[in-house]
Amino acid sequence: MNVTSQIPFPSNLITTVTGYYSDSKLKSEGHGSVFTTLAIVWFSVVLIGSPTLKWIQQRWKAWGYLFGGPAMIQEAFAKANGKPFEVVSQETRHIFISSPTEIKQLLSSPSEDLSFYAAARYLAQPQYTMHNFNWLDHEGVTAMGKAKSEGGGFTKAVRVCLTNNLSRVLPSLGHIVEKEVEAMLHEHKIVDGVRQSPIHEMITRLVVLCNIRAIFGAELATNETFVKAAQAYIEQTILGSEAIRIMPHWFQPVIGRIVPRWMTAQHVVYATLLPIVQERLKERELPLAEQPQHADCIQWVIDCSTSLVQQKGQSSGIGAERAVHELMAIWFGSVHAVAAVVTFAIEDLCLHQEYIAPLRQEIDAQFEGFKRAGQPSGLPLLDSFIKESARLAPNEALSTRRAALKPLSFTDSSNKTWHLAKGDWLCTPLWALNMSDQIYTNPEKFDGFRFVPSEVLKAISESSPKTKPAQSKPGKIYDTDYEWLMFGIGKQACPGRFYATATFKLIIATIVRKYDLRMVKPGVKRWWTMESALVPREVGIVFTEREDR
Ligand code: HEM
Repeated sequence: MNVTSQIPFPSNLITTVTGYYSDSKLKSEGHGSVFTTLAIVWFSVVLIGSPTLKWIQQRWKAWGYLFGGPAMIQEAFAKANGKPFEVVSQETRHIFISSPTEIKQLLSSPSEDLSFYAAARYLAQPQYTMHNFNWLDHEGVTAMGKAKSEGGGFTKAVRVCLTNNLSRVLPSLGHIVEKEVEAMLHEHKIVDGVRQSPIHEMITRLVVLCNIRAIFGAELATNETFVKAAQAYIEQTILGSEAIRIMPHWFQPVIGRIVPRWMTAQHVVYATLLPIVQERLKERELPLAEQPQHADCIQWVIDCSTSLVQQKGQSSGIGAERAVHELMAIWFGSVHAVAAVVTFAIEDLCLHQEYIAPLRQEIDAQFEGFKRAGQPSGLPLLDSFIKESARLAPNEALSTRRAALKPLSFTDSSNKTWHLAKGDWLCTPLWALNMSDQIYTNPEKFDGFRFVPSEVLKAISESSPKTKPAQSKPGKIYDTDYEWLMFGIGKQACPGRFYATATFKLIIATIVRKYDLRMVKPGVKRWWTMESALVPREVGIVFTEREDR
């Protein structure tokens, strides 16, 4: 990593030298330095030959990943013809696999070999950004190699408890969205006589409020100081971890101590959650009948971790600090991907207005029932529309990141052996697979009802822009299989996918039911890329209350 920082050095030097000195003598000295620099570069190229040039090219490409990662992955996927392929970022070597044979090998590798948590830890830098959370590289073992008895119940808290609570919480989330959209629309600026709403900012605020209500409970959802800090904590973590990671490895601990000084939101979130968790832990000492009931992740993280510890025959439950850290990690992963999916889907609704009528028909008939039942599988037309939007514009170009904790060997589908070095990352090329003509008919075309079961499509044939689904196999947005990797696959697949799906639908249906939507500039670019992520650009949308309601 330290060598990459040398790449811009000669050109920086040239700029500094020629730009700084003004009198002719010094200028000629300046030129002397330029010539010396060029001579050194030339000499090293001649002396060491093409390996140096190749190395410079490779490092240049690696830095290109920072703003062009998705395009590099697409290009390499197209050349690889289904075989494993490599894309090097400024930080690590990614090996991409896409065939079921290879993905099965990833799924069957123990976490001591291929670690989801080590990759996630490197990405988020929680020791600096999440109030000194030093999480586990693989279940039961800390990064330092010490055995740990606490923690580990948070996936169950999200996958089982949060999902089971949907029927109770969705009606409240519906009220929050309705009220907040109305309030926000009044605040947005009027430009050329039209009120224009910054859609990503607006959706992010809605997702933050819904998620706080569902994850931390009703009280914190109305605590504006906490709401602001919770959102800022995610944004500061994303920027702070990026600022640390782009530094050379040896410099990361130094910058890791400096950058968090302005990341104050993590301390507000931690300090707010800690006394609540401590109180909940105290309540567990009361007789069962006297213990208050709470339906939020704060409680479920405590309950699920305690039952896990009891199953293992250990006496103590989760500590307050660890519980808060786990809640901060859940919270960190819960907002931005959801906001990106909803933002892109709303934009697609503006761009493909022919879907509005059938979607409204479904929403009018089924939305209230969907909220009461809390079934993420409900509203099948809307499900397909959102899935198609996320297929063409996923929030991430890759999925299933795993860091190799030691050198590993695998065999590809044609029985050839390939290797991972310690520190390499194994991933799947999510976006490239979404665009593959081996999987999708007309993959470039937006087809909002592509994934709808044919019987559902037949029933709405009068208002539908299509009567036959483009895919032979229908599918749900929260599916996990070898071709649809948005939420990962296997035992580490996203436990929040059922909650996330219900929230996408809740926000979009609430908006579409009440407002007509139009994009201010339909041709604008909708995202920029940062490493492997697609980050929504701010796009203006005009909301007009429906007259035909
Ligand atoms: C669009 C929304 C979302 C997307 C695309 C998404 C995607 C993912 C992916 C790809 C993984 C890793 C899977 C793997 O590597 O195999 C993951 C893990 C995870 N996600 Fe999500 N996620 C979303 C929303 C959420 C939400 C709303 C929550 C919480 C409420 C959540 C909580 C988690 C957690 C806790 C993990 C780690 C699982 C573990 O430790 O095994 N996610 N997610």
